Amino acid sequence: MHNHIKRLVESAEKESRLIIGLMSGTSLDGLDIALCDIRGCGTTTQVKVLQFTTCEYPEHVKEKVRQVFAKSLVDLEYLTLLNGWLGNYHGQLIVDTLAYWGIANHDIDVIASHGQTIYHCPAHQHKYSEFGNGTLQIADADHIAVATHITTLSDFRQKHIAAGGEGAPLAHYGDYYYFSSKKEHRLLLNIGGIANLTWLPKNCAFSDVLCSDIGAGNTIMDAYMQRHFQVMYDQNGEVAKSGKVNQALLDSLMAATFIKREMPKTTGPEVFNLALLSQAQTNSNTDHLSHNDVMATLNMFSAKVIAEHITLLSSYVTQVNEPVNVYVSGGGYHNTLLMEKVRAQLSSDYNVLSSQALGISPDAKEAVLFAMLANETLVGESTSVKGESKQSQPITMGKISFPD
Ligand SMILES: Nc1ncnc2c1ncn2[C@@H]1O[C@H](COP(=O)(O)OP(=O)(O)OP(=O)(O)O)[C@@H](O)[C@H]1O
Ligand SMILES: CC(=O)N[C@H]1[C@@H]2OC[C@@H](O2)[C@@H](O)[C@@H]1O[C@H](C)C(=O)O
Repeated sequence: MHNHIKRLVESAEKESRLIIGLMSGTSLDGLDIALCDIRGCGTTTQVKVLQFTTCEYPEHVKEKVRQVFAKSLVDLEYLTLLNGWLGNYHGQLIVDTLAYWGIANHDIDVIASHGQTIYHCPAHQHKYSEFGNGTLQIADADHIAVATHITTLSDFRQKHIAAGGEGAPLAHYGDYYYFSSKKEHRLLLNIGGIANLTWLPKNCAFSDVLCSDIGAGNTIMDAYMQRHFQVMYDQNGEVAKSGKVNQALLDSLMAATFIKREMPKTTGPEVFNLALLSQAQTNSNTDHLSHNDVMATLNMFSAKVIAEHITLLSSYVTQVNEPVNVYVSGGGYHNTLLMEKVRAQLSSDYNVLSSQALGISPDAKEAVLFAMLANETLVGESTSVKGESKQSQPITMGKISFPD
């Protein structure tokens, strides 16, 4: 048996494993690195987040990714080069971070790398009728494995598509394993560039879980702030607070086809972007608005989409006049205005809290989810991931890259 396989088997047989989860999301803010100690698998999973950091991308890295991000036409030579370059760059960030934490790379069992999504195109979002769902994450994992000398699992979304899913969201696996409860109805809301939610009714089976993207979280607000205010995002919603919501523009944004689409569904910045805003402004004759009023309206748009989708779940589920705890993660949790508006639009049945209340910080949650997916691939019973409505066969996700 090859030594790398032997080492993987040893990792799988241990009582607990050290797994580094990596996430670099649609906001292009940086690489999230979560060092997790994981025990068990499936619904017996126990996770301790030992360390977490976000390595912010310097401007030149953001710029490199922006060259190809969510663009249907790109320079293929550039993309080919960026794939390996970014993998090596992520690898170097991990090496530096482990050194800073004082942890040796041979103590880590595996890295779980999400990669950088650069294009996401579920069938409903592209024009090629001969093709189905597609998604592309770069930052090649062989480069990460070689740079860190740590076996790396990556590219989790392709198996989901190959087995009939849309490649996203994948949150329902980890959310179900780790966050489902016998005592309370839970709703996990992640507000990243794109917002998604996972419904975990009390005492649920995997087949009861509903997980779906719902539309823009921060992505249009961020793009607008970058273009008109030269900053990455609207800190605490301050710019939006100083503006006034324009109802005509809000109605026009709410008319976006994806918003009305039934859950589960998935999307990305390929749809929720400044072009969508510009079209909505033209449709509603609101091109003259001040930047602050546009931001106020975009903030309200995200809040309304979130609140409407949460409320819509009541019609999917029978017992929802019982209280539901909504646990929020993602950078949008820090946008105080957005959170105020979400709370204001929900009935008193919903109690809005941070995911920290369940032991995982809002910033770390997605990286931890990928660590849990890698753990499943190592030690899970494949049946633990079956039951998704559109996908009856059990699957294991992620490809394995060895360090040499
Ligand atoms: N203090 C803050 N005030 C307002 N917004 C904030 C604050 N901190 C973070 N954000 C928002 O959170 C975003 C980053 O969120 P996050 O890292 O969860 O997104 P992501 O993981 O890149 O996206 P996705 O989950 O869609 O892949 C920032 O771009 C910004 O819009
Ligand atoms: C294609 C892709 O990278 N999608 C991300 C993105 O960020 C949020 C939302 O859009 C979600 O669908 C997904 O990430 C989370 C981690 C998921 O798969 O559950």
